[in-house]
Amino acid sequence: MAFDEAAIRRHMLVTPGAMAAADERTIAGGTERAVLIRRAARAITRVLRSRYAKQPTVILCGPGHNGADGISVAEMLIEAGWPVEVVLLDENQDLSDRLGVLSRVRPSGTFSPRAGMLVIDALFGAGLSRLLEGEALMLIERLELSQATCLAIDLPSGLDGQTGEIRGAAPYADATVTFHRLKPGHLLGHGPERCGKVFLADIGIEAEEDDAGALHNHPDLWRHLLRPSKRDTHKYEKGHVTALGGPGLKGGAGRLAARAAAVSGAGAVTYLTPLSSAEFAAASFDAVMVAPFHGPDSVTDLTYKRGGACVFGPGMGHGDAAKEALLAVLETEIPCVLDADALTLFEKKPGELFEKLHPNCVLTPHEGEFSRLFGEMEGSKLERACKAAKKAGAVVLLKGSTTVIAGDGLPLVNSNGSAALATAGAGDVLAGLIAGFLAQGMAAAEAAAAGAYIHADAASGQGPGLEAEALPPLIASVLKNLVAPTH
Ligand SMILES: NC(=O)C1=CN([C@@H]2O[C@H](COP(=O)(O)OP(=O)(O)OC[C@H]3O[C@@H](n4cnc5c(N)ncnc54)[C@H](OP(=O)(O)O)[C@@H]3O)[C@@H](O)[C@H]2O)[C@@H](O)CC1
Ligand SMILES: [K+]
Repeated sequence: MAFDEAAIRRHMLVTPGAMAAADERTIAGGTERAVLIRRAARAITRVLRSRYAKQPTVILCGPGHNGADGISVAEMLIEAGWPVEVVLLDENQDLSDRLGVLSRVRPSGTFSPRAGMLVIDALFGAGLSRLLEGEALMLIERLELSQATCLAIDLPSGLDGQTGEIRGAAPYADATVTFHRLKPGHLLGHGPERCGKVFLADIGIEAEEDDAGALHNHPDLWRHLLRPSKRDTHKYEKGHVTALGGPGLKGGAGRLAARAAAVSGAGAVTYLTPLSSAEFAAASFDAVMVAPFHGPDSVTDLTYKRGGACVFGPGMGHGDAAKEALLAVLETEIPCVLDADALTLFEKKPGELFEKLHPNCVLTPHEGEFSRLFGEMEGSKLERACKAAKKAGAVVLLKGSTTVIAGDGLPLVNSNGSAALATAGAGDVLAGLIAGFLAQGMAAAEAAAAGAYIHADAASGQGPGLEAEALPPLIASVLKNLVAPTH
């Protein structure tokens, strides 16, 4: 079982280069470019008129088709009686057949954005090819620093559509209207903070699977893998999770992971902990079973008997016994999640870990753990996660407000995270949840994708007071809705 094919087409992220190719393919297929530009302009105008009152509006138009969208929007707004002014980056642009727009052109030096003014940013979109400089930089810097309301066409100019990096400057748009599919840059790096609310418009571009540079993580992709079990199933048929916890005072993290595994839909969870902490652990769990950890055999005997999946790392500590147990379990190729201490254990000798990893492993580092394990890497978060997955031979889930999941197939970008998740223990819950999905038979990338989305969805709508302990019941109710028969 894998991601749903139809959902892949709907939720793919298309790089600017692939988008330009898709535009050309559509034009070669018989749709005139002018028609696409008019459809784009209509979509922008629709968003604009539903979102903003009639007000002084300046349209910044660049030399390419992004600028052509802007000019087309200017015509539509002028016809609707809006007080529109146009600033052209290429002042030699021929507007002799568009006299209405020509009469509104103002010199770029007069561009003085301020509160109460609407600015439509149509300087550059998919065709941004270098750092902004000169007049373009001057216009965008003025806009970036102003209180004007900005509506960006396709991308805020200066934001790299592939990486989400800023090439010189970029405005803080209130909203961005993009076409056909989101671009990675809307979700990565500075994208979320610069794009504002993103509207996606269908302008009649045909989707081809090869256009996908990545997937935007969404339940449509993996909801079918969460189907409830048959009625007469039993707990071990629903999957067993082995969670290795740490000694004494560090036990909380492992217990959070075990609890999350228990609400994932897995039938049973065993929490292994050194004998000295076992009684305390047993007193803090009801449904989760507790067993003593006394070295690699205590884990491998259990996984041999129960199968399922393991979660290593949260609160596990850096002891030799835990490390040996981890390496022994990796040998058996049972699906595993490695988080926290299970990653930092190998920061001095990552090769020792990479040698033992296999495609059923999910590594869940945050940025700090990532760079300690993989070293400093160049590139966007998406590119770095992909390189790391290749190096490790496993699925890498690189956490953050935007999370990236990379493995063998198309990488995924998860964008429903919120500040509420920046709290101690939230990562432990995620690791346990993913282990729970692995134990139920999901492949590593699918389990990581479902885990990242459901974990973030559980926290959405929660405020700064969210404690990680509160997440498991919230996860249970997200899951209940996702598997409800109405879907
Ligand atoms: N393709 C289509 O049919 C459709 C496209 N659509 C729309 O068009 C957009 C893509 O259009 P596009 O490919 O023309 O690219 P665009 O973003 O306008 O920029 C290219 C121009 O900018 C220039 N330039 C680049 N960087 C620069 C810099 N830093 N500083 C200064 N100049 C710079 C670059 O110059 P060059 O690199 O060639 O020297 C070139 O002149 C897309 O985002 C969507 O809005 C839709 O209407 C649907 C139909
Ligand atoms: K733009």
